[in-house]
Amino acid sequence: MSDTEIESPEVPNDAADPDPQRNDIELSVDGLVKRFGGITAVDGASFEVESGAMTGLIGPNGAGKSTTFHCITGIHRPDGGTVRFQGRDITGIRPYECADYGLVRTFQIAREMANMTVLENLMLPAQNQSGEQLWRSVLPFARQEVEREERELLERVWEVLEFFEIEHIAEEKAGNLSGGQRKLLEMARALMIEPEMLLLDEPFAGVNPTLEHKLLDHIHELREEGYTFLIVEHDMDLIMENCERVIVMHQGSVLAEGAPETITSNEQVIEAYLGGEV
Ligand SMILES: Nc1ncnc2c1ncn2[C@@H]1O[C@H](COP(=O)(O)OP(=O)(O)OP(=O)(O)O)[C@@H](O)[C@H]1O
Repeated sequence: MSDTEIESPEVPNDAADPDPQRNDIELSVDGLVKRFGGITAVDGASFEVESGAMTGLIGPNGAGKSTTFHCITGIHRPDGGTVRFQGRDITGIRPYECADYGLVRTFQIAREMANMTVLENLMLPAQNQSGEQLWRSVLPFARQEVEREERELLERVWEVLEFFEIEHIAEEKAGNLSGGQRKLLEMARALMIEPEMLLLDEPFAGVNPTLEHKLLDHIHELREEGYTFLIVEHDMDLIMENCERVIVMHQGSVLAEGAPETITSNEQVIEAYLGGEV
């Protein structure tokens, strides 16, 4: 992880899990339910993501993968079940609170950000820094603090740019980037808040093979540094080759969970995929 220590976040539900076995579990989803009118998109999904591992979340179209992602990261409020991150109950968290916990998901570069440079896009996640407060820019002692924070922020931006080898496009407008470069920027933006776990929703969609390899190398490198990954991806081969564990969703719940080799030979999984739904 980066040199900067991540501060322990303030948490609304601070009941630390008393079960020591859970220390190895970064994320735990239990009986998750999400309905949209008459549609039950997630129907009692339960799974665990181990700390420091790369876990793939796969399943046929409409299986409930994205909705599960949205429930974990607060985009949707679940109708039932619990989500625990590092032993803390984070069910119903608001999207803007995720970063405080060290949990981050990648977002597509929004249209309004396409006109901003790569550098500006990377500065955004730290927008709520104290430099935003007027009094701090007026009082002399506070101004020094603001300057120090700005310097640290820029250092972090360049660290992230260098890590992803995208320094050369720092001044490029995000809207002019190729599909693969955008994906690199999305991940770089997520790293700006120095998370402990990254949730990636189809990180390789529309990425050419060369950049796909590059992205994968970066993900593996980060994983070796201790980051935890949960990846939703349609490319089953890619997940099977790169993830230690795979969770298969089908019709809103978890059909199978385990090492890639056990998943590929699981008859229920084969049936779900061959059922004409993919
Ligand atoms: N906002 C919504 N309103 C109504 N129905 C929704 C909404 N979001 C998802 N659904 C429905 O919930 C079900 C699960 O959708 P979801 O997008 O989570 O599946 P998915 O596994 O991510 O699918 P895909 O692989 O095609 O992206 C689908 O039937 C979908 O149509």
